[in-house]
Amino acid sequence: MLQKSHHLKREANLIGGEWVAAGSGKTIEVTNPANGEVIGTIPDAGVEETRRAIAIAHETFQTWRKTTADERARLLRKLHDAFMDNQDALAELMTLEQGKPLAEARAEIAQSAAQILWFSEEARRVYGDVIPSPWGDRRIMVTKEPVGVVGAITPWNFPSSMLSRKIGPALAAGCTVVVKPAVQTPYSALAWGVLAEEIGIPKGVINIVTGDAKAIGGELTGNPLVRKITFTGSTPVGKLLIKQSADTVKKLSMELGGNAPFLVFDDCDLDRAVTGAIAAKYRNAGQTCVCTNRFYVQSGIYDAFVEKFAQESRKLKVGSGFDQGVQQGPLIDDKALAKVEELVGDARDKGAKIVTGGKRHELGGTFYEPTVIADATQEMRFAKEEIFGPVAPVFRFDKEEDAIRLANDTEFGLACYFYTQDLGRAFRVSEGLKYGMVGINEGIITTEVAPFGGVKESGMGREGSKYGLDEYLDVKYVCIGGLGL
Ligand SMILES: NC(=O)c1ccc[n+]([C@@H]2O[C@H](COP(=O)([O-])OP(=O)(O)OC[C@H]3O[C@@H](n4cnc5c(N)ncnc54)[C@H](O)[C@@H]3O)[C@@H](O)[C@H]2O)c1
Ligand SMILES: O=C[C@H](O)CS(=O)(=O)O
Repeated sequence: MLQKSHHLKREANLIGGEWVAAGSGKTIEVTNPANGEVIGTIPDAGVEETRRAIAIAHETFQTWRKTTADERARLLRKLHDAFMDNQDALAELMTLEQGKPLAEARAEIAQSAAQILWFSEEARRVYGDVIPSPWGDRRIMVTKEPVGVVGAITPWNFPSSMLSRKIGPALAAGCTVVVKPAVQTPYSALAWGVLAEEIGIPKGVINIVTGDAKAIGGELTGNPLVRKITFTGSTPVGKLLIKQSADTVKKLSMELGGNAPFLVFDDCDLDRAVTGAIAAKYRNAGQTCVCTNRFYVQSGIYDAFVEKFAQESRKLKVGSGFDQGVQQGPLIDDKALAKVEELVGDARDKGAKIVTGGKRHELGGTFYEPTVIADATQEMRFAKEEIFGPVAPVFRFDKEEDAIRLANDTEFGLACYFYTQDLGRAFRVSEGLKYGMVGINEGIITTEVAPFGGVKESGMGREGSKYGLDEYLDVKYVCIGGLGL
């Protein structure tokens, strides 16, 4: 099964540089979503292992924080190189546990490496200030210092790149980390520990604990030695972690749920809009936080868009992520499949027209046909609920202001997209949309150089870019007197 990645696969937790089992000896099975086969086990760890990891991370922080920015930058650069040297092996491990096509897994490893490279550079640019003092006998300085031990909790849909946006800035800032990956996709995260060891990142800087999410999360959010929680996942869990972190007033970064609108105006380049729609809808089988959840198409181009979008959707090759040319893999599990079927059934019951797809794929398991649904209305559940699957509801609108109002009619505000060739409309609509990220005539906008994050109930803080590092730094004001000036 594993041709290239066996040396990267660890069925243990990494605590203080030691690969260990759960104290109870309990394990959790990990399965391949493409066929349900068990591909291995991981420790079913809990409070005790997490507490030990936090204590070691705190102890390690006392020395790691004193390394120079240059030393940390060089280690991150070596980690970047290790990721790229092992790109195929890491991608194989990811496709095995997550199901995405190998090409998408390779792209995710490249994006993970790009994040690490970015923060290897940002590490050396943590500038402070010297501020003109209002007192003649005193001087004023501002410095930035690492927050300390970071608790990082990540989702299954991008098991490596979501981690890179946390470990990259955390290590660049001089923090240490305790990671809890999703139990569905632990091996991509544990491979970080293997590579960190290989390139010489000191023991205790990166610690990885797998198992009981509530127990591990409860310790990470409740333990006063943890000074920051960075979470990527659903909004309900994010809200819970925010509440649990309140008692010890932790610094928080929350990358939460989305409900992305995709607006198509009459004046758009139709071919470009359909290409963008395919990319923004079906990546990772629609299981991304920035996937389009709602297509709003202006009346004048509605029929042409639906016809071409459905035609292109039918061409997508569905299958195992390891099969040559596959463009859409399985959904992560039966629960995800059931949710998609519920939302499609609800729409059908409320009068929607299934233009293509609308049912399980003939491959069986958790494979689902790429689906385009016309005549969607705001009364249908997927107008408000994150689909997280390869289903594209297409709503109709007439006026520009209606499109903006409908697009904003959600508690989420992560990513949005629209297609127009009118420059004035581009500015009016971009400024009218309440979202953290906007794609204009583009369906894929993620990059390490730009701030990734949302507003409203899609989260707080930003990852990547020059903004991402501040999330791991505390600002310190120093007033110096007694200088005899
Ligand atoms: N904003 C972003 O950048 C981004 C990126 C990827 C996914 N997401 C969102 O994540 C969701 C899908 O991912 P998911 O199903 O893994 O989300 P999830 O919230 O169920 O799980 C995310 C992580 O939280 C852990 N977790 C669950 N309950 C917990 C608890 N009580 N305490 C501590 N940890 C807990 C899980 O084990 C997992 O590691 C979607 O809503 C998607 O939009 C957002
Ligand atoms: O699922 C959310 C990811 O952040 C998607 S992306 O790869 O960053 O665009």
